[in-house]
Amino acid sequence: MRTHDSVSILIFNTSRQCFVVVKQFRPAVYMCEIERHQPQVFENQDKESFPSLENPLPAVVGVTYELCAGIVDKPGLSLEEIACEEVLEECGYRVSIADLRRITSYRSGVGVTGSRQTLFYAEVNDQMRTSGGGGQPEEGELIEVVEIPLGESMKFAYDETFPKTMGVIFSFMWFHNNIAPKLPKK
Ligand SMILES: Nc1nc(=O)c2ncn([C@@H]3O[C@H](COP(=O)(O)OP(=O)(O)O[C@H]4O[C@H](CO)[C@@H](O)[C@H](O)[C@H]4O)[C@@H](O)[C@H]3O)c2[nH]1
Ligand SMILES: [Mg+2]
Repeated sequence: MRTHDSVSILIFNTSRQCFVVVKQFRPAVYMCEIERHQPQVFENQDKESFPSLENPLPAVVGVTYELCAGIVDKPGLSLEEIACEEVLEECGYRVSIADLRRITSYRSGVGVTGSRQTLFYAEVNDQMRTSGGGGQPEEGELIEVVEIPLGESMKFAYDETFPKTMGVIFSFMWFHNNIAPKLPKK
């Protein structure tokens, strides 16, 4: 399978001392939950047809906590430019390239896609917020912006009842190792 590379951004709001992440419905996650709870749906299915769901699970089982992120699908735009666009579209904060710090990159999937994700860090404050974010509904996006207080963030990271991406867990740990020790004491 060939897919686009992507960027993701760890956003920390200094005014509110919280991380800004997104919640999104992911069809693939939803279908994994269907298979876990209703394995019969996938049995004896004609591979050409989509399994019909007689007792659909609530949509919330397909919603995950994620970093703000976007695919790299605009030739001519740098990773940094795409990252700034995603922060504005999805979370409503206006950041410039100078506000971004590159953390690292990694393979976002090695079994199926092999694509690479580059992770950035952006500090924001309430003055930089220009809208509520939410993504682009006309492109089928339905994004909820969520704030995770710094003091609760490591508990959140390891709490398996909040489904999330590895990027969230890794970047929160990176923050605690690299940024938190230098924060002004409040
Ligand atoms: N968001 C996120 N957080 C992580 O922690 C995280 N960790 C890994 N990933 C992977 O990064 C890739 C890109 O992320 P997005 O799906 O958020 O990309 P977008 O460009 O924002 O949106 C696209 O998908 C939308 C539907 O959701 C459409 O409507 C758009 O047209 C379309 O461009 C995906 O492969 C995802 O697996 C994360 N992605
Ligand atoms: Mg996105």
